[in-house]
Amino acid sequence: MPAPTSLTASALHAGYPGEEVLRGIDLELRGGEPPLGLLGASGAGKTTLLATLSGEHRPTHGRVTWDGREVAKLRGKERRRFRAAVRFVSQYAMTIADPRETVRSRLELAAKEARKGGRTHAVSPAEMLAAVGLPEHLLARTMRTLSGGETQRVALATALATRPEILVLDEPLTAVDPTTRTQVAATLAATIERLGIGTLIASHDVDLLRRLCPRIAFLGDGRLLADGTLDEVLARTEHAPIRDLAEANPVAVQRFR
Ligand SMILES: Nc1ncnc2c1ncn2[C@@H]1O[C@H](COP(=O)(O)OP(=O)(O)OP(=O)(O)O)[C@@H](O)[C@H]1O
Repeated sequence: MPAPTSLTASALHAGYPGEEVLRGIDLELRGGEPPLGLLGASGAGKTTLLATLSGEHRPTHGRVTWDGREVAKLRGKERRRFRAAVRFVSQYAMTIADPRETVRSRLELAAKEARKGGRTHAVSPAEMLAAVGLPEHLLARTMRTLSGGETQRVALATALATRPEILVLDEPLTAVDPTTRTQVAATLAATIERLGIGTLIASHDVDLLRRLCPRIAFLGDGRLLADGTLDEVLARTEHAPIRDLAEANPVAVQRFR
């Protein structure tokens, strides 16, 4: 069996004109490993990091590599392979979906594109809906008829349908109510583990990250300030951004102590 794919950030800097957001990030995601959670205050740069890892935003210094190849330099067929293998589900993923399209055609199109990118083991649409806790009959519905939480879960199912090697999720279940979120987190975790997908999940939801991610990295001041279990990370109160988060979430933090 080939070694699991890795996606690596090395001394990564990225930002926007006049604003350096990431200032030296080292991180590795590998297929077959448990999901890594990413915590950080609003504006800390979580989305910027996820977009840069996924090749959607260019680093200013340092690099992102996919199995040793620099992502910013991938072209043509290699770039298509990368885009099929490393899937980014943004907070706004489905705002670009055609509202008249059915859920089935959305999932089938994703799987077809993935096959063009060399992913031959796409998963059936019904199976992927089940993985995000949605019933099969939703396949016949058009995107415009879905609730916010259903839309968000279809975005996740669309990424899973391509059976990626690496999944990069930005606030994946914010539009889903807390009870459903807990159930979906469990099925999602099982699917990610079964398919061996290396996953990075950025969220403000401490509870969700605790459920999904045995390891958490904390982004603050442009760097990864701490990494470990949730408890280990939240104990690093010498870092002001971690102290602020722990103080702002006393119930969530306490529940898991
Ligand atoms: N396209 C852009 N142009 C200029 N600045 C941007 C752009 N996108 C993000 N920023 C800025 O970069 C910083 C980091 O933003 P980012 O969205 O990565 O943070 P975040 O941790 O994901 O925040 P949140 O948790 O609120 O989603 C913020 O100060 C933001 O205003």
